[in-house]
Amino acid sequence: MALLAGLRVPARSLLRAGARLRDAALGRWERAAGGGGDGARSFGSQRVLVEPDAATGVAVMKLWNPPVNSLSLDLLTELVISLEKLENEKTFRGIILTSDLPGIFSAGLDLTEMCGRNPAHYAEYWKALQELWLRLYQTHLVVIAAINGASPAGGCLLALSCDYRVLADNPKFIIGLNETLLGIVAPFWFKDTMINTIGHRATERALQLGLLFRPAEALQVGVVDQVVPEGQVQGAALSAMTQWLAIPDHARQLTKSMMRKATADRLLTQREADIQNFVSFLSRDSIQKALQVYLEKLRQKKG
Ligand SMILES: CC/C=C\CCC/C=C/C(=O)SCCNC(=O)CCNC(=O)[C@H](O)C(C)(C)COP(=O)(O)OP(=O)(O)OC[C@H]1O[C@@H](n2cnc3c(N)ncnc32)[C@H](O)[C@@H]1OP(=O)(O)O
Repeated sequence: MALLAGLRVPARSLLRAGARLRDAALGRWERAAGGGGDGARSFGSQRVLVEPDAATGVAVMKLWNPPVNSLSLDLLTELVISLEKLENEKTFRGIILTSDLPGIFSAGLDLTEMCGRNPAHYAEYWKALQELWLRLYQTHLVVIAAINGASPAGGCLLALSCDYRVLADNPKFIIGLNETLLGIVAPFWFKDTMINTIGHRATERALQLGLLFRPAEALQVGVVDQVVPEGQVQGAALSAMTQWLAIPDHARQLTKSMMRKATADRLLTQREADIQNFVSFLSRDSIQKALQVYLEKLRQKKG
């Protein structure tokens, strides 16, 4: 089983992880004290900070689930709630989805939710992931991913579910559906989301090999739409948003629905079977063992 070791920065240490947490916590505190946007109040939950700008109708949604923004059950739930809240506000037409953690967009599904738990927990977790994807993929709002860090597996799915992707140019910021590297299989709706973005052949290659693309490759294959220098990601995402918001809402929204409905319906019509499939897959001893080994390797690489 391969680990992502070849793509990592050398000599990462506990100190760096500590610094990341401290900086992230400090930044969060400062924003909470200062408010956001053009005077509109920031809102959010413990793991999702939303900075709405009523003047532009755009809200910046920031993930904050240290250490790596893994998609825990709590984060999934809070994301759905924040998204729903913005959808219900007539003022808002667009969201910039980004991370509040330096160097990480999202590490994907939370492996601790998938290891050593009971079947009822796996079912609840998978349902929450389905819920987030169905909402994000079909939202009438324009969603632009400002990808400011590594984005493997479920992190890549999150980005692929947006309307447009801007990635910061840093070789450590890998993106892709790497499930096969963990000995697991990307579900059909992950695969469909990628096919809809980069086409069948490129997806087949990416999925079978568990490819994690660096920025230039990600741009070339079409996993992202734009690569910009680090520090310019949010600005570039906002510029792109201007173009998307220049289109009349009804025409753009109906077009989005026309393009995405069949893919979403495919999951909707077999949601329960998809949950059962996930639960029985995860309940296999061999899969549990593979995930445990992978998690252990992740934990040990610091030593
Ligand atoms: C029928 C269908 C069946 C199944 C379908 C399932 C589909 C699955 C989709 C997924 O998303 S699975 C998750 C895949 N994710 C990964 O492979 C990413 C793993 N993580 C990394 O590669 C790196 O952590 C990183 C994101 C590149 C960040 O590297 P960095 O060096 O900055 O951090 P570090 O590796 O030291 O990790 C810090 C800390 O976080 C823990 N960690 C990392 N990723 C996860 C995760 N996905 N879930 C839970 N925990 C994670 C890691 O173990 C460290 O923990 P520690 O501090 O306790 O040691």
